[in-house]
This record gives sequence, structure tokens and C-alpha cells, in this order.
Amino acid sequence: QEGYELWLDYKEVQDRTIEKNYAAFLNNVDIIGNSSTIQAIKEELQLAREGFGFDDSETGGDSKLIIGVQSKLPSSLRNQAKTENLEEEGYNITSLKNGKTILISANSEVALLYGTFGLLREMQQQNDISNLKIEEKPKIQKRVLNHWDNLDRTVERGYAGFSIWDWHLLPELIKPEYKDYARANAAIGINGTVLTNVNSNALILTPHYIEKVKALAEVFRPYGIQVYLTARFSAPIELGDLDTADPLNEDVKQWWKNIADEIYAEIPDFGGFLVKADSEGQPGPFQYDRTHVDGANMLAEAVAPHDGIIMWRAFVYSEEDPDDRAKQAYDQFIPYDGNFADNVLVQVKNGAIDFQPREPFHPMFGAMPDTPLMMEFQITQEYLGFSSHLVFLPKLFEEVLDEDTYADGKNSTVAKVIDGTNSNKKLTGIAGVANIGTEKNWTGNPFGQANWYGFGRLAWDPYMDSEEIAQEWLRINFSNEEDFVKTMTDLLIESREAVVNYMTPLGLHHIMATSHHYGPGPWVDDLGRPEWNPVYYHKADKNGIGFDRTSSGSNALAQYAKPLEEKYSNPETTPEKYLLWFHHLSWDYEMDNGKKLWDNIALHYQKGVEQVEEMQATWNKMEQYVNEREFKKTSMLLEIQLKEAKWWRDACLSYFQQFSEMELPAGVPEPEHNLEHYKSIDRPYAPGINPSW
Ligand SMILES: CO[C@H]1[C@H](O)[C@@H](O)[C@H](O)O[C@@H]1C(=O)O
Repeated sequence: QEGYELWLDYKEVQDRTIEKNYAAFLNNVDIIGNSSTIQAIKEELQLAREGFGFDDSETGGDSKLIIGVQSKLPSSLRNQAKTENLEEEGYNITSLKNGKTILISANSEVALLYGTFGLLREMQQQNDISNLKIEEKPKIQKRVLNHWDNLDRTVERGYAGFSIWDWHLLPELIKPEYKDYARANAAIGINGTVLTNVNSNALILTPHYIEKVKALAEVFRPYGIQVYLTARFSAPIELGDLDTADPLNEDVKQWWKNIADEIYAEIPDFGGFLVKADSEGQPGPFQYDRTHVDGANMLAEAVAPHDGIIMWRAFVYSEEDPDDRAKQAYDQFIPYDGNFADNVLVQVKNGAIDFQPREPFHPMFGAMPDTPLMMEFQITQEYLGFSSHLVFLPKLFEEVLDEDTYADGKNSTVAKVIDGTNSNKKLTGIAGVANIGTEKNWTGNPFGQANWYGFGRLAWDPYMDSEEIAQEWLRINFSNEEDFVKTMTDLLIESREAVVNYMTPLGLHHIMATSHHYGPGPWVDDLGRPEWNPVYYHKADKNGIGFDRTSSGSNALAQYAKPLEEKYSNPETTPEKYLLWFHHLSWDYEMDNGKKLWDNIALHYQKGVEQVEEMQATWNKMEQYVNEREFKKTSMLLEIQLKEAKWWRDACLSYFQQFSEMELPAGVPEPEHNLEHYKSIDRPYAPGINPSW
């Protein structure tokens, strides 16, 4: 099936010498132990042998692969590769005896599984394995996928079909997909999954569903993946037991303790709860005049005896304070720094608005030294063309992780806040909102897989280079031919800037159409709340465009550390990519290249279109390296992307031109249609694929 195997498609090794060498190791394996995780390792190695096309007879003399937990290794091997710094999840891959033996050692069996995937990854890329000295350990503890999957199997902001969780057929029917999902995640080091939508349904907490969750947890356990659920704050009322959900009420506390006990009795390694409270209509502690801390700590107490954690989301904004949505989460949370229980992570989206093609990092990062903050990225492309557009997100993730918060002086990057380096955090985590569904290839767009893969790799190591991730993924999934890898790496890397250019250049944001967020809608001004409307964000008028977040405007800038605040207060020293995020500027404001703002906006839109044209031209040259179906599918999707990049350009420029009253600069074609036409094609989304909000 097209793309089904994800990064676990062990393609036949063509080069005979390489093939013989790899086969010699994989055909002569010594694995210590026989737990279900060890079983999983054996199965994976067998799949790899078959996929790579090894013949059982290729034993290669005395080559050998040894896999074992350090404490169980024969003493002669134990000293060869030290594991004391590897903690629970790190591993070594070490060549011994002049490369004749490869040893994978670790302190836990799940880490051995990671090590096995690590070695297979080397082979998938056809790397030299004669002198391996790999030492890896994850820099972040909780590496979690968030599924916005509803119990009726629709997926909020899902663009790859329905939910893969077949609730109505569980616990009896265990689809092969469940195990393959676990394999794919373990291969990139993901160790947790939240099965249900943050806009949650209390029913998931009932025994009827817990039985189903347990069945999934059992499939995932050998692969080191913990299961989490979303907890609906009003569940004690909704499930009919109490008439309040007040977090300080003793009955409420006891109710949650009982629920936790019931879940842990069935699923002893249950991870804990993810909570969206007092946000976009979700119930929460505010109704009882309680705080985020009251809510989070009450739940934390319920799961603490079982080593569970609470991931409490900071995605909050309220109607009452419409001055600047970007400021609200910070304002609501900062006063509580240090007050959350030890097993609470506050989960913060990468930017202060909402998963835009580009946003400055969220000012909460670096501003809560005494609270562990968990990063939330969105892998599903809610604001980036759904699954029809090819956008390589690791580039976006990397940009955020590399930003300097200056929280603790220079070089206090977001990555350092997240991985606990800054302020020495004990609990660390990172979440990615999944782009997975029932599509045959899991993600719809074949390149959507790269975003899931890349998220996992960055969760393991937030300092990894997005280019390296692109290369790895391309090699593993398509081809090791240098021409292909190099050309396509450039394409992937550039794809992120392309989408920024044709959707929201120069710091523009949230100008997508009516609530489905697909396509341009800068004119939309009639949604229920002011801050849902694009006009709120671009503020275009005759005088100019952009959101003034300096002290003369909303002063959201004051939420950043001094050096950033100073730098971004002045449009001259604000990076141009964030210009209209922080400033409202006149249409004829002169930019670095000597051209006017209006011209630059238009040229960026045009550039975005040209970048997609280039992507298309490049892809057309790649036919020889990829299979026919993926080639065709990607070609067709790029057609859509190009058509829609032009749609974005033309619609936005027609709209903004009413205010700028300036001509388009040379090189930017006149829009094909008039503004009324673009307004009329604010297009409906596919039913069943993208419900609500
Ligand atoms: C799950 O709800 C989502 C909602 O669909 C999305 O449009 C919004 O941006 O973010 C919400 C959130 O992150 O809670």
C-alpha cells in the first residue's frame, strides 16, 4: 500500500557489498531476554531482514550483533560501552572487535528497541557501519502525540480521514494499524500518546471506554508508549455523580481520585491527563472562582500516587479582554509561576496566537522559571493548507526552538527552556498535534509523514538540524541517490518559507477564511468574537497595515525579555519576518531593500507563488527516484498548491489594495478576478473531515 509502511519500509539494498555486510550482522543476532519488548525487537529485525532482501545464508563469518541491557551482558562486554549516563531511555551502538561485533547496550529494554531502530536507520540510509560509536539519549522526557480525535471518529482539524481509533470495535478488534502506529512512533522515540481530543468528551472516563483504552495500551506497551487521555473538567457532573466540579470541593477531589484509581487498576502505566480548561467554551475552574493552579493541582493529586502527570494547556483567551489576544495566556499564567504541583506541565503552543505559518515564539517561554513548560506544536496543517499543501514543518519547529528568549541572559533558547537546561527543570515535555488518520498512507499528503517523523526526531533532540531531518527522511522513504536527496532537501527546506510568502508574509497572521482556516479571508469580520476575525489581526486601513504591539499599541512586547522588547520596539530593528506582527506601518513605509511596504508585501506573495512553481519543476525531475503512485499523487497535490498559492496572492492583494490604493509593482501580475469573486469562494470544507471550530 502506498506509503503505509512510513519510515519502516526497509527497502531492498541494491549494492551487493553493502547488502552482504548488513546481512552478516542481521543474520547473526544475539539478543538477551525474552520480554514483549525483546520480542518486538526480534520481530522488527525480521521485518528488516525481509525488506532489505537478505538471504538467510549470508552469515558473513564471525560478524555479530549483540543486543542487551547492560546489567545482563557478559562482564567482558559490560565494560566496552558504558551506560551509566544514558538513564532509562538512552542507548549505545558500538563497534567492537575491529568492527566484527556491533553491540547495542542500554539500561532498559525499550532503550534497546530505540537502539535497534537507530541501527536500522543507519542501514536504511546505507551508512557505513564498520566503526560505530553512537551514544544517544533523549533530551526531553515526555515526547507525546496529541490526537484531536473524537469518540465518533471525526478528527478536529484532521485532514487525513477519520480517527484511527475504532472505538466501537475495541477492545475485541485490534487492527494491525495499532501495532504499526506503535512501531513507527517508537522508531522516532515518541513515548506517549493522548488518544482523545482536548475538546473532550467525559464518556472516555467510563469503564466502557477504559476497557478499550486498556486494549490499546497493551499494544503500545512493548514499544514504550504510554497512553494519556483528555479529562473534561465538568466530568463529575456530566457523568451524573456530583452537582459541582469545583476543584476545591472534597467530593470532587475524591471523584477524580477514584477515576484515577480505576484507570490505573486497568492500565498501570497510564500516563495521565491532558486538559483544556476555560478555553473556547471548555469547562474549567473559573466557573467556581478558582484558578488554573487549583484545577491542575487537584488533578495532579489524583494521579500523583500512580506517577501520573497532568498536562495543563495554556491555550486560553477570553472575550472580556479583547485588546490583544496574544497577551492573554501570559497574563493568566505568569502570576502562578512556581505554584503548580511537581507533576504538572503547562503545555504552551509555540506562538501566542495559534499555529500560524510563522509566529514569534510564545512569550511564556522563558518567563516561568519555576514551572515546567511543555511545547505544543501542531503537525496537522490547520493553517497551512491542510493535507493538500506540501510544507516541511521541522523547519518551522526548528526556528521556534532556536529563538533566544534571553530569559537567563543570552543564549537561553526556547529549546533550553523546554529541555530543562534553563532553570534546571525536573519534568520536561513536548507535544505534537497529530496529522494521522485512516488514509492509506496515514497522513494524506505523502510529505505529511515527514512532519510526523520530524516532530519525533526534534522531540528526541530539539537541537537537531531540520536539514539533517529532511535528508534522513528522504533517504529512508524514497531514495539514497545523492541527486535526489540534495535537490529534495532544498525543496523541503524552502517549502516552509513558500507557504509564509503566499499566505502571511512579513508578520501577517490569522487572515485565513471563516473558521475552517482554509484559504484566504482577510475580509472576514462577522465571526462571533472579535478575535476570531482576520480584520482584528491585520488591521488594514488607509493609514497602513499590521498589529501595533509596541507600547503605543497593545504593548504585548513588554512580555518579552528586555533585549527583545527593545529590539522589536523599533520597526527598523525588528526582523522583517515579524514586522507586521509588532507594528502598524504606513503602506509607503520604506524597507531595507529601499522599496515600500506595499511593494514588499506584493513581492512576497509573488515570490511564494514562484517558489511553488519551482517546487513543481523540481518534483517533475524526480520521477525516476520515486514510485509511480507517489509521484503522481504529489504532482497532483502540487497543482492544487500552486492554484491555491495564486488564489492567496490574488485574493489578499485585491483586498489590501483597496486600502493601499497603490499599483502592484513590476513582476506581480494583476489578479485574475475582482475582490467580490474571491470573497464569494470562501470555500466550504469537506464534510466529516474537519468538524467544528
Ligand atoms: C482543539 O481545538 C482547537 C481548534 O480546533 C483550533 O482551531 C484552535 O486553533 O485551537 C484549538 C485548541 O488548540 O484547543
